[in-house]
Amino acid sequence: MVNITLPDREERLELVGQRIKNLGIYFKISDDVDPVQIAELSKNFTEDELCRLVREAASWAMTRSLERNPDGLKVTQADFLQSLRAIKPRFGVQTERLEEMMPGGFFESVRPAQQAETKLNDRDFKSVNNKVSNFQTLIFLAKHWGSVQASEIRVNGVINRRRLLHVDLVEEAAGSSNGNTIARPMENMCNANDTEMMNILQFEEDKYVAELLMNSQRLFAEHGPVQGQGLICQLIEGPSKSGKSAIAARFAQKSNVPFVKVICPADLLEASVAEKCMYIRKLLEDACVSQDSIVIIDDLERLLEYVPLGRSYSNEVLQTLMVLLKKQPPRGHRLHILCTSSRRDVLEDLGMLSVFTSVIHVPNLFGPDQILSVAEASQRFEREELCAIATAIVDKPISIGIKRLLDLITWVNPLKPGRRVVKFLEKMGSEMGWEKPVD
Ligand SMILES: Nc1ncnc2c1ncn2[C@@H]1O[C@H](COP(=O)(O)OP(=O)(O)OP(=O)(O)O)[C@@H](O)[C@H]1O
Repeated sequence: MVNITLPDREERLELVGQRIKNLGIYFKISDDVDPVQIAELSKNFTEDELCRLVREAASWAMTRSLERNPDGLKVTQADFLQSLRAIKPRFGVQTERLEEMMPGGFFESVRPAQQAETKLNDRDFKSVNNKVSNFQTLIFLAKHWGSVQASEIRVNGVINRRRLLHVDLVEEAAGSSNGNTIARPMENMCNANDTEMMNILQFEEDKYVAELLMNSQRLFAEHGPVQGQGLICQLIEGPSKSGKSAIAARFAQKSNVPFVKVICPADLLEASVAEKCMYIRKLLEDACVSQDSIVIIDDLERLLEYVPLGRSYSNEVLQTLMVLLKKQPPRGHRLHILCTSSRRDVLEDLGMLSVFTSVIHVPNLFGPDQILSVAEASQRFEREELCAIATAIVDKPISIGIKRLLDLITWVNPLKPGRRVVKFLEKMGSEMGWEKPVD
């Protein structure tokens, strides 16, 4: 076990204050230097790192002064903030690594939040027109009505002032388009009920991240040896490319926990089994030094070196994980381990499921509304293109991982606007097994 204790806020304040005082012998210290803020922002810095922080602030000041003002060598708060950004504390957050786990960014409104889901009810729509069963698609079309072709879909109705949106959706007979009759009700709908529509559409947080954030407090309260402390170990599982790693990374970003590290099989490609086990052990020991830690173990089955052909795996890594994922951190500390995997069945066969406090399932995106949210959030399509996609996929069976969908969007992006939608729908069609490409 590593024998390191991290200075608490008071100790950091004293240490930084003392070092700034010493620095004052050689440098002018600006009045805006605020040791309290520095101590606040340097959570989980070791003593050595705090000393380095002060030294680096001085060197930032020197660089700045030499460049702009050779006379006034003054260390300012901005220099300290700059060096806080530059130093990567050993027991800190792997900020860049978390960003790398979300190369496509993070779209909060892809999956409806729990609260929004309970508010919404598409029963009424199904009864009005069972061809279109998707509530969000209707709202999307309503929002972008201006660019929907009159000959494709006619939405005719009003949102009532209570929560439900009442829309009659009819397909217009070919060649009988009548701009006025269609446009008026839609104008009413958009203008009169804009706020309400926005209320319905406002998904503040991704459903899974919100659930993780909410549950983490509760789980620590229920499962820790002392209330609010101890270990929780969660599995985020789901089909390949459904967005599991991004959800874990986003949760870690939002949790404000000062220690966040990621164990990823790609970092251990060259390592022997013994080195791998040592690495996992050391990282989890480091996590126990911090009072509050998150460790993400990405692609668990790959870390276990699982090979479907012959169903082989590394027993040493499995045994190491089985022991370490159950090991409580020291008294007063909290450790949250998040594992991601697309092979829950394998973990079950290996008897690993029992180590998890809870399991969170991340499914594929299904339904046109989720496809449209991603397509819209990706900012790769024009408004008209989005409407064309909306009308084309409205009654198609859909199930696709968000990562795969973003890959398709990126793939068609360089094409000319006219070709882009056709190609995108073609790709979606072959991916999803639609009978023939959508026109
Ligand atoms: N709301 C969201 N939820 C999940 N992923 C999102 C979201 N918004 C955008 N993304 C992007 O979708 C992609 C999800 O990929 P990610 O690697 O997390 O999938 P995965 O299920 O872990 O894949 P694999 O099965 O290959 O390990 C990332 O590029 C991420 O930036």
